[in-house]
Amino acid sequence: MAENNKGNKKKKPMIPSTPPRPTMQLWMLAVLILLIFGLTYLNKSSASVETTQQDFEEMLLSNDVSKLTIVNGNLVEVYLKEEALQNDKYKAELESRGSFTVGQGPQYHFKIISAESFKEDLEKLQENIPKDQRVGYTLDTRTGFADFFLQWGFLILLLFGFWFLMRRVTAGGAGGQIFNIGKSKAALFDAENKVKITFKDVAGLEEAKEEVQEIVEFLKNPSKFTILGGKIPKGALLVGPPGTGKTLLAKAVAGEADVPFFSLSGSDFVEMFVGVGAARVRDLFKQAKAKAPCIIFIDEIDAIGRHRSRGQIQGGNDERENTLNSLLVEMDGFATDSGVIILAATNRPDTLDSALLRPGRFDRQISIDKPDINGRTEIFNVHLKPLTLAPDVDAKKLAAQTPGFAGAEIANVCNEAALIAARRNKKAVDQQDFNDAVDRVIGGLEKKNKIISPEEKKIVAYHEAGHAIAGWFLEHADPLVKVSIVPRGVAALGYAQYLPKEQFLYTTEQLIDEMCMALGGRAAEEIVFGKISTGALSDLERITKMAYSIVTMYGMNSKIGNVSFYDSKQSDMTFNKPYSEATAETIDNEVRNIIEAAYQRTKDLLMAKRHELEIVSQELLQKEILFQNDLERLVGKRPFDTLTTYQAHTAGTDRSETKSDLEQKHPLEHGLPTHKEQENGTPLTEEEAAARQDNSVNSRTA
Ligand SMILES: Nc1ncnc2c1ncn2[C@@H]1O[C@H](COP(=O)(O)OP(=O)(O)OP(=O)(O)O)[C@@H](O)[C@H]1O
Ligand SMILES: [Zn+2]
Repeated sequence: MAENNKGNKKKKPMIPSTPPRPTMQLWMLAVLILLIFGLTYLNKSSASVETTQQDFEEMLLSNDVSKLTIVNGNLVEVYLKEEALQNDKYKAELESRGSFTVGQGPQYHFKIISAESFKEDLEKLQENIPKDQRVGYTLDTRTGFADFFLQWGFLILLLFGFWFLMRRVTAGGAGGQIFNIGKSKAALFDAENKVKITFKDVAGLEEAKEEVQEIVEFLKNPSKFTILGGKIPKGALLVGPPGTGKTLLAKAVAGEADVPFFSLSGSDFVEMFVGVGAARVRDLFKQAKAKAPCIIFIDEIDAIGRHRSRGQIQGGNDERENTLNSLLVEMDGFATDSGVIILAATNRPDTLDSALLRPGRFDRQISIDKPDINGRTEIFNVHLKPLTLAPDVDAKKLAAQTPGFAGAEIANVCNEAALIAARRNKKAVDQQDFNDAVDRVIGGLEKKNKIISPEEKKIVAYHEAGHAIAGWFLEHADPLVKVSIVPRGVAALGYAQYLPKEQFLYTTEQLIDEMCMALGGRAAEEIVFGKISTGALSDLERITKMAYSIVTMYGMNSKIGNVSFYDSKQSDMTFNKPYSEATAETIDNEVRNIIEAAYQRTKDLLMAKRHELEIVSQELLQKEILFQNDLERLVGKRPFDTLTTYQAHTAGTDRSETKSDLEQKHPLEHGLPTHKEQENGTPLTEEEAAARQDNSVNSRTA
């Protein structure tokens, strides 16, 4: 689906400054003109009639010749006197040959072997004529077409070769034009080609719509905002998995505000030639400023926005970095009141260079998630509208049939169903057509390993409910925000989101409670299904780190004592251990003991709350997302609740233990800014915090 989309996006109309590939015709024309010139030149030199040296001598002796030109030392051109031209002897011959009637040009020419010998002959012939009456000659060097070609042809061929090469290299681009290589490839929707999409066409995504509403207001009336000194963001980042409507929402903003919309993909900037990306960025902003107020939409900004390499030996991709730098410069360079708003989309915000996310650039992140069952119903309603439907088709039912589908996939289902119905010669699209369409789309997704089976969904539901219940009944665990089994991204099948307390010191009890909460998923799986799955990978990774920190960093273990092996100057503790083999063994044992004890405690708790676990899991299977108040309704108020307004963090279920999963963090982990650790009141730099987070118990994401 996402792929289909991209295909469509390429077909957008091009900006007028990049006309559709006239280069080929231009070159053909140039060659033709060259040929014509060459031929006329050839023609001109042979416009006179060829004669012999004997005939010439006769002409000379009859006193009919007025002057001579020796061309390139091998050809003599003969000019006759006016009165001689009236002579029938010449007139008839010249006219029959279609040569000049009278006048300027030479009438005859003949070849000679060398200019020197001809000059001698000429002198001899005119020996008896007085010097002032003799026929003179001028010397001339001329290039004929053949010479011309020999001299220049090679160069022309070379040019052609180069041109073809360039076409190859830039093929796939906007016709691969040499001259437009530095021009932006943005598709433009303006006056003649307006964006007609409005918020009506974007189903669900209410929060996101609310967030962009401000941008719409601003674009509609920029001065209203700037007069009051209000600060309008220059850019917003739309973050979410493919096909969830990021492009659609950006277009809707343009449609609502009725402003021009420049659309392009991050990869459009990148070309193998140095400086091209930067030139394209500048060109894009120049065009945008001319059309302000307007929106620039950059899809897949990660293509240019990845972290710049920091003094690495290889230096990374310089061209991409140049492009990114010029984007940063352009974004800094225009004032907020210039009326250009940049929206960008990505599904990997974690890979973006932090410079892009600084204030004054993409300082807003709008997260666009896969829809839950209600969202899917709304999206179905949008895409069912243009179809002729049989009465048995129901958007709600369809939404229930399509867990994990993004908007693009739903659009695809509706389209497929219509095609299937047409093939079956039906008057209306009915439920059976939709069933088959859903199967077909799932088939496509299954190939991409993107769809979960009902059994898996059940496991995920119990796993997440386990996290939720454990957290609910553990005193020191963070309060729950929501728990979801709507898959996010590639790796996470579900997640639970919590409000972490704003605190910098943790007691052992708190750490143990957090570990139990993280183990709630696996414990629930074991209790309910009698077996465990690989879905707890990131949970286990997290608690293992926590347990090691308890023992080796915070001196919280009685066997090891008040010792910390943590070295603030060394982020990787696995090498050069400052302890003996015996201590290493004790550490390993203690870590295992801590985890086992926590696991047993969690299992006991969930066993005691088996009924609550069941209710929450069932509700989760039906509704896919449950919020704090849903849990209150289902299992009663949380015994030790304190109201907190801190930022959320998450615990999730992993799909399986594949390599990519191991490498991939939980989606929310990069979606949300992470809680930073603070020591002695000195704030950590971003890098420090990131490095610390890996080893710290205070890591706030699960
Ligand atoms: N919320 C929605 N409401 C209605 N239609 C939607 C919604 N989300 C997606 N769609 C449908 O899916 C299509 C593709 O969505 P869009 O291109 O905006 O996704 P995207 O998030 O930009 O994906 P990508 O990351 O692949 O670019 C839309 O043209 C629309 O038909
Ligand atoms: Zn989990």
